[in-house]
Amino acid sequence: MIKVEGNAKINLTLDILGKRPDGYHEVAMVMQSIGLSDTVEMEKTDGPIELTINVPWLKADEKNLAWRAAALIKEEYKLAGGVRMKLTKRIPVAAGLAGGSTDAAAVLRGMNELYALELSEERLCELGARLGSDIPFCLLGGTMLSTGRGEVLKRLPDLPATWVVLAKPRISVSTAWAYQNYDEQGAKDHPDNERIQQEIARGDRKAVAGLLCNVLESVTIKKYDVISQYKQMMMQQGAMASMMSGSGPTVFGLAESKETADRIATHMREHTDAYVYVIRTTGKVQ
Ligand SMILES: C[C@](O)(CO)[C@H](O)COP(=O)(O)OP(=O)(O)OC[C@H]1O[C@@H](n2ccc(N)nc2=O)[C@H](O)[C@@H]1O
Ligand SMILES: Nc1ncnc2c1ncn2[C@@H]1O[C@H](COP(=O)(O)OP(=O)(O)OP(=O)(O)O)[C@@H](O)[C@H]1O
Repeated sequence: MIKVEGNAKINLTLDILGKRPDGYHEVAMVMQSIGLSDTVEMEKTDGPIELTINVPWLKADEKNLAWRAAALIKEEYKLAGGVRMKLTKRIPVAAGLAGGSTDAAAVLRGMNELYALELSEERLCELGARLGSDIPFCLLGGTMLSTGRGEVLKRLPDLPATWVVLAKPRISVSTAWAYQNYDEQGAKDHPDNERIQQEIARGDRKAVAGLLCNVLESVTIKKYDVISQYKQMMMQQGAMASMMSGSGPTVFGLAESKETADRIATHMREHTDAYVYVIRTTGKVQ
């Protein structure tokens, strides 16, 4: 039996550059791994793929990304055997934190190890990209510039470990819905991805915080004003910056110290019904 962990992500920036012939959007975004993880326990079997999840309402069937990742490897490498997987989810679902992608990435790594396939990171990323745009990033982790439909990655220096408060409102947002609505609405502000890369290279957290920008934020806020309320609350409690991650609805705040992060979290727990987490940014997958 092996145990594989996968970290969630936040977007420090998210820009949309245009629509692609395949219907996806051309993006340019700075992605950051965070220390909030799901765990998959995996065991080789002679039988089919089996999956159990600690979240009863999340279907553990062939549509689940963990299952699909195992099935892809089984099919691609004509494996006779199967795998028994026990998925422990801590990353909230449909939250903008790449939860499903994290699980798929963990299972791809796990299958590679269990079946001694010796697949390179490039190959794993190529397989991962077939299942979802965020999966290659989840395989590699750290701080990266992500372009194409999200699968073209450039490694950036790891952001110095930074305290992050997450507040996930009790709503779910569909990624496809957010992208679709962006087409009608557009965005006033766009991130400066060149400058944020320079500040990341200098390791200047405060300057990085000043450059957070996500073009999907106004789209999701239009439907769910609670996101702008959470942002304001985090800023009032001393966050360096606060923004929505991915297509939302999770709002994160960057804090200069653990004390500030804890203060923001306590305030959010007392004044909202959000799920609140205090974690740190993490480096690349070892
Ligand atoms: C919002 C982000 O999480 C930001 O990191 C990602 O861009 C989304 O990544 P993901 O969840 O892995 O997305 P996928 O599973 O590949 O696509 C879900 C849906 O989002 C839309 N989509 C996604 C990525 C992209 N570059 N353009 C899109 O238009 C498409 O409608 C697609 O059907
Ligand atoms: N292992 C999984 N964990 C969570 N959701 C999954 C999983 N497999 C499939 N799904 C489906 O994917 C949908 C999106 O969930 P997920 O948690 O990946 O969203 P997300 O964090 O917003 O993703 P992203 O940030 O990549 O857009 C869910 O509604 C769920 O039905």
